[in-house]
Amino acid sequence: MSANKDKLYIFDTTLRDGEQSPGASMTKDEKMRIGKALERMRVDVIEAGFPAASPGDAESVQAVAEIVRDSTICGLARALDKDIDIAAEALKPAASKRIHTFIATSPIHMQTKLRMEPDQVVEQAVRAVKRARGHTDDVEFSAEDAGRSEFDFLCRIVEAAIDAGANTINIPDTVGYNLPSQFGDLIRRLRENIPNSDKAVFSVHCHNDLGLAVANSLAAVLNGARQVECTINGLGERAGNAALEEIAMSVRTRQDVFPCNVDLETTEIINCSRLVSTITGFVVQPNKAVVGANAFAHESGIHQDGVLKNRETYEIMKAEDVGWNTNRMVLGKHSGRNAFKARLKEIGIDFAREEELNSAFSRFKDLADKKHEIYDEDLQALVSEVIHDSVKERFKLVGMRVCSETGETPVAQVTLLVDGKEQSISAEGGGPVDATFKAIESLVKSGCDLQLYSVNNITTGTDSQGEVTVRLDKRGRIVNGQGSDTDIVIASAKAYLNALNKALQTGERTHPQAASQI
Ligand SMILES: CC(=O)SCCNC(=O)CCNC(=O)[C@H](O)C(C)(C)COP(=O)(O)OP(=O)(O)OC[C@H]1O[C@@H](n2cnc3c(N)ncnc32)[C@H](O)[C@@H]1OP(=O)(O)O
Ligand SMILES: CC(C)C(=O)C(=O)O
Ligand SMILES: [Mg+2]
Repeated sequence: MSANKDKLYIFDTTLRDGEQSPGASMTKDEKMRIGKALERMRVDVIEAGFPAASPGDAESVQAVAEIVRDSTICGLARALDKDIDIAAEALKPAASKRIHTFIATSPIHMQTKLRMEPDQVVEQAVRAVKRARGHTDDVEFSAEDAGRSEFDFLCRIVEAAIDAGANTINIPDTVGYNLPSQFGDLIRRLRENIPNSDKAVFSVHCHNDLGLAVANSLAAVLNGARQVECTINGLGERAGNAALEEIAMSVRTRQDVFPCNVDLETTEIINCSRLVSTITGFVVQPNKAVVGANAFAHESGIHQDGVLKNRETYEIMKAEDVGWNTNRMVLGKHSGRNAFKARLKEIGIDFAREEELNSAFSRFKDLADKKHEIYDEDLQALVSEVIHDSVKERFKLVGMRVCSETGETPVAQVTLLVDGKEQSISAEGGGPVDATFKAIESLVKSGCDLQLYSVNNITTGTDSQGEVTVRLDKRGRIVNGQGSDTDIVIASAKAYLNALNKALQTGERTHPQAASQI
């Protein structure tokens, strides 16, 4: 971090607020694994739980406090002596511990939830902070629902909490109600109006009910907040909290704007994200910033061409900086020739002749119309086809129609170009592939014996290509043919014809009867 920049403290609450997300509760072991991952990322503070919530939660906080040595471990507590004492007990093994106590300050929360007068709320906050200071020097006070609290009352309670010994003041937008300019202003005005504001670090804790958690947090940072409370993948109560990875990478990437920086090992972000997603079962959406599978993937030809020439044309961060192996060029129907050629080169395929590349590229586009993503294995199959095509093709598939119905004998109608002339025929068979081969054979009359037929999925998924291998024996001469297609019956026909084209190469003659028919 540059010497003239402030430090922005990262307070991760995945194990506490994140766990409050319905369906995301974690076992002690899981919390310990996430705690260690956060420590590896060098998160400043890990809020490990709410020890008074249950004996199990207290045990988890204690376990995390025992094994994490390099981050401060924090426990949440209501502004109640018993919650604070339970939190202090759970935090005992921590190398560095913080008690985080809170009470709501908005009119609606005070009147209808706490059923307390504002004076009583201030008194209870002060008592709680003092109680917490009896256990540790590191005390955080949160004014719950600060985003909907009256400004003057907020100033009053924060000033009192700082006087009582709180060294971090957290301003939560508990219900995600604020807008960025408004929330940034709130932080600036609090810091300007509270006489002892310089005695505490101002923190923010934003929820994502309107999708503004990160924007509000960053606006607060631009207005003097120096701690952000956030969670991995934005996990948290209702629509979640501000996503740690988005906060960290925004600040890192826009150092031209932020007067502070995070001190994180950002290359651990992906590991943490995957771990939290696996443990909670909350899948990360592919288009999620920073950690989504598509965050560093390019499919469209113009973007791929730009990135190949200069990565920064379409990337503002490096995939490697957040823990991806690399950025990703996805070959699909929007890809262009440059990306196609570059990928082939990477997998060791370099066409000597421009026509071969053109032929492979047009096959690639045809395939991409049928299949979402083209993998390296698809490219290999496609290239084999181009190479097979350089074998003189006497027999070429023009079209086919196969009818396969329960209780009926399958029928295949095949149209071939045989030595340049179009021929069609139908045949029945034991199955659609058998019917297809019989139809082809009754046109070509090769006299070959089918020795082997095998189908492989080139990639996974029901839209993946099937690659078929056919082995034919032409009077002792063995030839193999391959064909691939998203339709395995078509792939089978292609493979059979490819083998026939090899078996009946120049010098070879078709059966005299067949020749007369052709
Ligand atoms: C915005 C946030 O994320 S806040 C944190 C939310 N996290 C949790 O709630 C953790 C899980 N919670 C629990 O396990 C339980 O709610 C407990 C153990 C904390 C409390 O359980 P109970 O004692 O059964 O109380 P219950 O949950 O029904 O009601 C909460 C009580 O705490 C009071 N309370 C709420 N916040 C505070 C606070 N910050 N300080 C003091 N009292 C508070 C409420 O007014 C209510 O009091 P009442 O019983 O006199 O009406
Ligand atoms: C306990 C506080 C910090 C909280 O989670 C909130 O207000 O959202
Ligand atoms: Mg919260």
